[in-house]
Amino acid sequence: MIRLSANLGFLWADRPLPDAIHAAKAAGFEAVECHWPYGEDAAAVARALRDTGLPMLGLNTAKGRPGEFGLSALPGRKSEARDAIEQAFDYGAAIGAGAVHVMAGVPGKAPGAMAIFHDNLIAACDLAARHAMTVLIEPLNARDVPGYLHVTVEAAAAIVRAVARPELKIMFDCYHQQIMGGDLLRRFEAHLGAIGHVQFASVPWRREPDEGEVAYDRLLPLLREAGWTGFFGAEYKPRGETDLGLGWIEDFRRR
Ligand SMILES: O=C(O)C(=O)[C@@H](O)CO
Ligand SMILES: [Mg+2]
Repeated sequence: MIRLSANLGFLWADRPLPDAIHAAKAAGFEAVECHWPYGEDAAAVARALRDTGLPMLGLNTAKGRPGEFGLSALPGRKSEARDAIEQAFDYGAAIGAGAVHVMAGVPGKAPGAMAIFHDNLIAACDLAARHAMTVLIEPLNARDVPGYLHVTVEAAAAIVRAVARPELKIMFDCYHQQIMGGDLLRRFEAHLGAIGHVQFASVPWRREPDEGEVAYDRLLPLLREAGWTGFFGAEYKPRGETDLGLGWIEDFRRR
């Protein structure tokens, strides 16, 4: 059985987060995840999670200034990066989230960016160990986010190996990795042990998974057969009202 998580950064994004959590429950999702919930009252979010029984899988560290996509690999921004990491763990712990996605940012060719990211990831892993949470890093495709520190699952895996902490895992977003070379099943299998979460959306439009060049109704069962036992995060930008585009769920559940 495919277990689905609703990414509330995109789905029902026009509603306050507690309302979006209830909408996800009503639509049949079994978990939720979010992007940047910091403007929302954590107690209200925690209450909605309790009332629905849905786990909150994760949240992102702050993006920084417009266009930055994170702070943790940027030279000269250490205190902001550490504040963002602490903010994410504080908020995540308050709502019982499972993971923090530490966003690297777009250092381009800045010297030392990888070493800076490494140090910030160690700090994040220390917090994760204290809160029994996971740290995720997510390779983002180079077309949408030019200059992002790591754009392929192979590059993210090299970072995971170098940091060598059990708290650190990869967010394998099929949308980004299809754009960065495809061959999704084989690349997923090669890195399964280092993967901490999976997301999906149509390619190239990043909309509902019932369109585009990837047959997710077949791919997700194959990822499960390959050994993935976790949730699949629906992280797409709905074509219109979120509720009107959910027909794909029934088809996927039959698989
Ligand atoms: O863009 C994605 O993909 C994400 O998962 C975001 O959380 C980070 O940009
Ligand atoms: Mg993603």
